[in-house]
Amino acid sequence: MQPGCEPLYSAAQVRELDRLAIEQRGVPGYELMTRAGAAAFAALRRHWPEARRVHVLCGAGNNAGDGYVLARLARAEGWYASVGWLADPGRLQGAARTAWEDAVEAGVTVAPFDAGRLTACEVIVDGLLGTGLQRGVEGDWAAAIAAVNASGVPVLALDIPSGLAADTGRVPGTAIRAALTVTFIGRKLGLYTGQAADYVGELVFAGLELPADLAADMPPRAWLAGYDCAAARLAPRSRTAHKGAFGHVLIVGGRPGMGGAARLAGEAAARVGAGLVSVATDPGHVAAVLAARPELMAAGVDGAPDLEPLLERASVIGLGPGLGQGRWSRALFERLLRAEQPLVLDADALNLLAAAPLRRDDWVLTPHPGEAARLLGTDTAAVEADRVAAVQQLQQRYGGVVLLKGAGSLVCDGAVVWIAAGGNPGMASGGMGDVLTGVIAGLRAQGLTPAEATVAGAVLHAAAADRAARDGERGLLAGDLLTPLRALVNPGQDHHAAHD
Ligand SMILES: NC(=O)C1=CN([C@@H]2O[C@H](COP(=O)(O)OP(=O)(O)OC[C@H]3O[C@@H](n4cnc5c(N)ncnc54)[C@H](O)[C@@H]3O)[C@@H](O)[C@H]2O)[C@@H](O)CC1
Ligand SMILES: [K+]
Repeated sequence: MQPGCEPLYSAAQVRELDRLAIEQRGVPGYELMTRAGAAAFAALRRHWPEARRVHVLCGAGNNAGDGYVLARLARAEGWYASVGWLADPGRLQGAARTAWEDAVEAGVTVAPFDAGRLTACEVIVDGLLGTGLQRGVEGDWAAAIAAVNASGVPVLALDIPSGLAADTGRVPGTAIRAALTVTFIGRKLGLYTGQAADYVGELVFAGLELPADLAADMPPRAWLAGYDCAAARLAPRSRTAHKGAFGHVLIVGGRPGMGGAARLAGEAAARVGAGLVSVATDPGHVAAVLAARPELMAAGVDGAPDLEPLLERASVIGLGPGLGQGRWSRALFERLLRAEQPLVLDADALNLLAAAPLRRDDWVLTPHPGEAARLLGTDTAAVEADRVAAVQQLQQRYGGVVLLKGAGSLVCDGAVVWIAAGGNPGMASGGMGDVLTGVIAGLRAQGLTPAEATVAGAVLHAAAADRAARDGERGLLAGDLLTPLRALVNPGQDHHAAHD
């Protein structure tokens, strides 16, 4: 178990959990489906307390079964409940067939899909496709989904928005854009990464009262790391602590004109609690770095030999912010690859690494999808098509801990994959990666392992961005994260932190 983390499963694993519940624990399939429909209906009422008219779209599998149950329960409460189907319910089998028969008997109107009916209800329920998605949605189904998305009526998705791939978060064709998704039995990995954030809306998990040990022998595909997971690594400090106990981060980067990147990384390392922070950068930036942040030490370096005195004092190196790829950059990069200290590599350090691949076990690599593609010798689309596979391949090839950035940032240490919760599109702006490098290096300097520092760093970075975005996502600056970061790395002393 990973403290403070939630397990995430593949579609095949959740199918196996269904099977175990039915065959080993004796919960009949129709009972599970009834619990799923009931949990979704309860979530619907909480989310839309005024609603009394619901239209349920049903497909050909058990996801449709959940939909027929929900329609029946709504009808039993005196709601107007109708079903529009894309697959003839006469062909349904097993529990889903029973669910349809019971819905009809209860007085639910069941008819072929008609886009004209969509706007006659207050909430649309999506029971078209669940974990059984086999290919990109097209044809009549794609047209129906487009009509739903264009209707302006809010959608509750059963288990997963139809068309979203449960293992990757990819949308191979088209998909439902839900306001609320209620997912059953196990959290599907694809709800948290890839394109999921554009489709899932608010996410509610319904365990369907299955025993907690059902998944005991099933290692999850990944772990969702939230703020509690980071906070668990941030123990209160000893009252007698001194700055020597919290490490000395050396940030190396900032070719001419890019000094801000190195400064942001340095400042972030200091803000998360590193004892000392030095910045090695182009000599032209030293005065500006010192003037902006007098707590930082700054050294102008003309070449690799100038790094030697700095390396004698550093305990962790963050390499890459604003580094560039020219002669100066390459000389520093090549010297630091041989450094004894643990490394955090970002930006151009990763591009230089892609040109001359190498493995180290104690480093952290933090590529965005473009850098990841260069490191793997592929293209960005291939990385994004299966982000979990990509982060695992990167780790296998380069060693250490790899963080693949993007909505639903992924971390892999070779054994385990984590997804960092939180974050927002305001983070798509210059300097955000530099801050992340500094955060991870600052946490490493305080004794967190590479995996701990990277998972906690990604979570804290996203949480800080979410706080800063309360004033608006557009126009969010990387420097805006620094103040919230300080609050977030002091969990016991910041009573708001745990509730964000
Ligand atoms: N007893 C159980 O197994 C339970 C299952 N549950 C529900 O069952 C779902 C999984 O059910 P199924 O495995 O039947 O799968 P689905 O309900 O996702 O649908 C599978 C059907 O859709 C068709 N299909 C796949 N891709 C398509 C596409 N692109 N366009 C058109 N048709 C397509 C398949 O041929 C198949 O007929 C879960 O997501 C969940 O909602 C829940 O009711 C909980 C209990
Ligand atoms: K669905």
